[in-house]
Amino acid sequence: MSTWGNDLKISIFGESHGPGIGVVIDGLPAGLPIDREELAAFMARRAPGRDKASTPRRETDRPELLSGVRGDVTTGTPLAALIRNNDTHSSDYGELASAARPGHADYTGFLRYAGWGDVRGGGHFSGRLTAPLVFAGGLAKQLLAREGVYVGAHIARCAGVADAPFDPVRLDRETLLRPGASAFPTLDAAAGERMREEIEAARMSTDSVGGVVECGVVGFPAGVGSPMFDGLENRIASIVFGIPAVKGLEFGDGFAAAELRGSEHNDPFRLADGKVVTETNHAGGILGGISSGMPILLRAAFKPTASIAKPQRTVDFRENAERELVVKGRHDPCVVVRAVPVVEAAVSLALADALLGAKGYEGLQNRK
Ligand SMILES: Cc1cc2nc3c(=O)[nH]c(=O)nc-3n(C[C@H](O)[C@H](O)[C@H](O)COP(=O)(O)O)c2cc1C
Ligand SMILES: C=C(O[C@@H]1CC(C(=O)O)=C[C@@H](OP(=O)(O)O)[C@H]1O)C(=O)O
Repeated sequence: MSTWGNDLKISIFGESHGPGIGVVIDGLPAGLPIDREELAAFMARRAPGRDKASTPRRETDRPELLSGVRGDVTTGTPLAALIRNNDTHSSDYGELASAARPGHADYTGFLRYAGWGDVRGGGHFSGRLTAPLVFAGGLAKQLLAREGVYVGAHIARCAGVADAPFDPVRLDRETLLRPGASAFPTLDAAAGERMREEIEAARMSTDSVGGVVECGVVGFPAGVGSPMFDGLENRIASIVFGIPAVKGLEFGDGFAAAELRGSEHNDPFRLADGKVVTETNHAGGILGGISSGMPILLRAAFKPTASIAKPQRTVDFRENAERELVVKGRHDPCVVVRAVPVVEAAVSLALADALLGAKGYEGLQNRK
């Protein structure tokens, strides 16, 4: 389903080639000032058509706020935002009506919606639906910043090139937010340049590449979350896996933790100015589904873009016949560049949701 959240709920609607897409957000506190300029700048980081490493489809991605705000302040009642689609080339998808693009959701979407779905541009499965997600996440980001919580991300890996990682213990707000201020969000500009070259090489050979987005959070209070099925990891995972093309997610050391001994992986506790901290942060700031007060760190793996212009074998699922397919449309040779603010948005929503529902010691103390 396209509805998510406990204390902060979002419901995303629309199709990539329909009249518009949007989101209804319920549970925002009343009286939250909205910085529209900051929100527009955040949405521009994701918008298509701004860079050679992304799809040339050009959309303004300007949200029309239909409810839930008076001036620039939230009313606390449901906030609805509509983003119109302007630059659709639906003829690109004419012959795709029943020839499944390998790697995309055409075939499974056909089965799920009994052939009634709008397949143009991927319909409701399109990466375009991350525009309203980023709008909602931008509001969550502003809510978190008022509580001293900051969320930032960068491209950790792309096409075999690695960026410098976030420091899991000494991560500060400036380092966290720096990649987001550049058109190609890496910590190491030289690594970013090499990634760009690899993306361009893939594009020139009618192919695509994937990569990994690392996301960090500083200032999140200790003691927020729950055990078992409603932990911070669960909540973050449920929304991050809602981002199209995400195939993997790890927290802290993640899969690498499996190769370590307990003595290497445990994070020793100590006191710093009377506050409980850990010397290392292999846990990625979460223990038992509950925040430890250390930076929260996670990495999301994105697959290479499915829609490539090479001839591919497929099946026409209405005709039940094998055929060859050359995919048209204006596609991202690598979705990871535009997915960086999307991951920040998803994580911000998960943490705002958890903070609004916080019941525990520090979590409750920190609530205004
Ligand atoms: C920001 C963003 C942009 C995307 N752009 C494209 C694209 O141009 N072409 C494409 O085939 N897939 C693109 N995708 C991925 C598809 O939407 C996704 O692979 C598809 O819906 C199937 O879903 P799944 O990969 O999660 O199984 C994009 C994803 C994101 C997050
Ligand atoms: C429009 C956006 O991205 C689109 C995501 C997408 C897909 O299959 O996910 C396919 C492309 O759609 P089209 O073929 O209509 O150009 C991208 O342009 C956007 O992110 O705003």
